[in-house]
Amino acid sequence: MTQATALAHILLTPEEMGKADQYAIQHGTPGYTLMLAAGERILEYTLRTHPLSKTIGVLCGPGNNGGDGFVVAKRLRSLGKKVHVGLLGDPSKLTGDAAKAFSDWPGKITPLEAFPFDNCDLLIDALFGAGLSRGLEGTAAELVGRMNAASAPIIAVDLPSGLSGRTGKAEGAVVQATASVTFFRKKPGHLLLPGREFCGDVIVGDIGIPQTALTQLEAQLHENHPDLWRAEFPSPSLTGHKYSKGHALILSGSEFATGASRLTAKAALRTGAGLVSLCGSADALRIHAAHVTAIMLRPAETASDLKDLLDDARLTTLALGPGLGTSTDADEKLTIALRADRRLILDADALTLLSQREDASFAALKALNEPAILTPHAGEFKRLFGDMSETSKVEEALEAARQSGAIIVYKGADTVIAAPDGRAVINTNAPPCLATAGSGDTLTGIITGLRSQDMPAFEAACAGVWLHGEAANVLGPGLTADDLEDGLKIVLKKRFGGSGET
Ligand SMILES: NC(=O)C1=CN([C@@H]2O[C@H](COP(=O)(O)OP(=O)(O)OC[C@H]3O[C@@H](n4cnc5c(N)ncnc54)[C@H](OP(=O)(O)O)[C@@H]3O)[C@@H](O)[C@H]2O)[C@@H](O)CC1
Ligand SMILES: Nc1ncnc2c1ncn2[C@@H]1O[C@H](COP(=O)(O)OP(=O)(O)O)[C@@H](O)[C@H]1O
Ligand SMILES: [K+]
Repeated sequence: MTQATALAHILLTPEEMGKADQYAIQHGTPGYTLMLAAGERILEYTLRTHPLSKTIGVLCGPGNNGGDGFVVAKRLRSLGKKVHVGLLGDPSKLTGDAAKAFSDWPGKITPLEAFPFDNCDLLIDALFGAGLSRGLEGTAAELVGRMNAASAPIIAVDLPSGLSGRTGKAEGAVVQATASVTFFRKKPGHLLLPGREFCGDVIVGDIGIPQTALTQLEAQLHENHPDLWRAEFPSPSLTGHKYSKGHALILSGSEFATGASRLTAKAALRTGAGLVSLCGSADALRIHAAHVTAIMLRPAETASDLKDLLDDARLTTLALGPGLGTSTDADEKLTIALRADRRLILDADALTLLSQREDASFAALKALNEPAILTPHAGEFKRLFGDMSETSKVEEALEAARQSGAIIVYKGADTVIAAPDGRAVINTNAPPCLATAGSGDTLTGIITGLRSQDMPAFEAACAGVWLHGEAANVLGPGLTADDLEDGLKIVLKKRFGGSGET
């Protein structure tokens, strides 16, 4: 993930953003110049989206976020808008660039008690941004409540006030924005839930911070995008054959639980695995036989049968969990899978089984030649790694990756993919219609298909999650997990079919 294009998708925590600001200042751009540029970006967005707004309320806070508010207020007034400015806090306590922006504001300050929310056709929230240090309460919370209750749309400066840019969480009141204009790069809080729901549209404005600030920061968190992994995405070669695209083995559930593993197998084949085999009891395979054609069936009643099957070194990639069950037999098969040292993708029941082991088999996972991929949803994550919800979902996933030595795909509407070496990605393209039975089984299959074609584990996980979201987007509401395979076909052809559309 070293391509220059990946730089566009970097996410910065507020702390890293502070360092980027400082970098720009040290390299010759005064802080006030950055603030003027920030104000200008908000102005541009405001005029573009609300050109007819005549009366605009700007609520400024005690720090530099408030400073941005004074700057945009002055510019709006110079364009003939009626602008009311409110200030939370004591003007005499403003310092630095915020104090300068305040003194440059040519109008008066409207007392908050008398602020004419009902007369404003647009509000600008410049109360708190990167410097939020605790949940909003008291006067600040009350003010946020009044802003949210007003009918005017709200444009948030940098972040909706009250929202943590690092975690996407709010410990107290938070502004419900129509849009958020942030600077240089998005912050994790714009994408993680519940933050994403408070931000509205997120616009990133250039305020003159040089790109070299990013190299200095060594930021390792990105928003998921094909630019991050396109170079590693499998591309068919003219001389290729099915064995060069890998043979994936999917463990089936029992006779009455075959559907999940079938979804996984079909998605793996559709994503380009050269061969896919389902393995399990004869009873289960008879059910599969009534549904699949291109997928092969390999009997393995017991763990020992599975071990024998895995003597075939061409079975490079192994997925287990969907529909597997949590019986002793399933647990024994998991043990064999961990010892077989294949490219492993563990989901669903395999994760539950891991969590029931004393050490969750992290030592076995760490001993693998190539990192396994674990795809827990929130419940499975907690069972495996305990409750770490004090931090952000990104920090939780990174800690889990470090503990297990595996790539973690922490699922949800804001799926986070994390690697033990500190890389992490937040996925944002998944529509709510993906919350349907079996869609996770399909995701496991997509990742399995990519792994079997030699895509490195972290990149395969990121690509798989993105393809999953995109497949759902082309289908839209009403999709079931069975349909995702069709969506996948469309996305693969359109985005990776050589037409250069990606
Ligand atoms: N740096 C730059 O060059 C540039 C920065 N830019 C802009 O600056 C913003 C960051 O500015 P910032 O660092 O001053 O923080 P900001 O969000 O205004 O809040 C800090 C103030 O709020 C207070 N406070 C915090 N939490 C509170 C709470 N719960 N309840 C009550 N008070 C609370 C806190 O007080 P304290 O925590 O010390 O008690 C302090 O007084 C950034 O988002 C962007 O918009 C752009 O202009 C581009 C150039
Ligand atoms: N509200 C949502 N918006 C977008 N994606 C979602 C949402 N809810 C779930 N998903 C995605 O759908 C999939 C569900 O997986 P999982 O919970 O394992 O379900 P199942 O076990 O039924 O397959 C995951 O990839 C998850 O990220
Ligand atoms: K704000």
